[in-house]
Amino acid sequence: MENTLGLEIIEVVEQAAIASARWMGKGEKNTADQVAVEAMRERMNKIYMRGRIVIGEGERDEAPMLYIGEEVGICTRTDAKDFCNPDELIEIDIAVDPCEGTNLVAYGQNGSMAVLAISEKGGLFAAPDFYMKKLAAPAAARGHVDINKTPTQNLKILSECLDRAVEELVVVVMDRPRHKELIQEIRSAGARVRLISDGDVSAAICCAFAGTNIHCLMGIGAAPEGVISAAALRCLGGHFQGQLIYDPEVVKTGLIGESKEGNIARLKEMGINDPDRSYNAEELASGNTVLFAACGITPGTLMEGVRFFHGGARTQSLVISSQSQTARFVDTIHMFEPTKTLQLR
Ligand SMILES: O=C(COP(=O)(O)O)[C@@H](O)[C@H](O)[C@H](O)[C@H](O)COP(=O)(O)O
Ligand SMILES: [Mn+2]
Ligand SMILES: [Mn+2]
Repeated sequence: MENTLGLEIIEVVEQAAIASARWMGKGEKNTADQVAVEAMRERMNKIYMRGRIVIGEGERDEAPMLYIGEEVGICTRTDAKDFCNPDELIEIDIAVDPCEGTNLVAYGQNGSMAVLAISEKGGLFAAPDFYMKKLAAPAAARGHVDINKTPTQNLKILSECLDRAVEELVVVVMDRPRHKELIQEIRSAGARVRLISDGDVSAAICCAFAGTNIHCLMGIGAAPEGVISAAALRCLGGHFQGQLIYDPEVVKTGLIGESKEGNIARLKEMGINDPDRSYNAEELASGNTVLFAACGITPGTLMEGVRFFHGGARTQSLVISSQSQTARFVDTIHMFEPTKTLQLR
């Protein structure tokens, strides 16, 4: 999968990031999102694959493009037999967030990216459009920290695993009213909190890399983003756990169905009978092969953002593979037209 799709998926996230970056700082989050979706879809449909979106821009009725269940790739076309032998290709499941951090792009803030994860059919948890309580931490803490323990307990475990004082730990938390007590507890335990307005996928992945000065992600964000984060953390050997949050009273912001009871019923219909179950990275991204790709839209801790120059642009992406056990940072110059100069850095 990596050999045939590795370079293709880099181009998919690069194209989405470039399209969205043109709307950076324009205050129009929907446009920044829409153009990323269109670019991602267009590039995906040039790949010789049989792809299916399992995490996308919502249900077909609400989202005209990259909706859950949408088939992508040349080999899903009705005339596919003219181009390839679809029977020879394995079916691929794809989780996408073409513009992760639409507000960040619209307001010219750091940390947005175009992102996707792929696996063979059934290899990614088809998370409902719910919220998710998340815990991400470095590989050294994998299986030691636990989402069912208190933040205080987890910080103590993390400090032992990383051989550093709790005071030397930095925990990323989304700046939301629902996290008031969580933030208080982390601070009381002695750790430091980095509040982010958006973009918890990037924060989760940062936990796996020493040098980011981010050691843990705690709190509630969106469930689809949780699966994408889990795919990356699984490939990196880091710790990730997620627990679906279905109670609007807990979430406090955002849309999450009408009622707790209604949401539990919806989960049952989807075959999720234990709504309180916590999932680890290997359960959320369970496929034999998992590939993850992200490209910075605005600058971030992991990647540079898109930089335009006369006739071109430069992008930085991160591709992570469970197959080759690699995390590749890919730096690309895109030449849209004959350029006067090519910028080395
Ligand atoms: O910040 C985020 C926004 O994602 P997007 O809509 O693709 O730009 C995500 O990283 C968060 O995980 C999540 O979507 C957010 O926590 C849910 O929104 P909110 O109700 O404001 O907390
Ligand atoms: Mn997102
Ligand atoms: Mn998005």
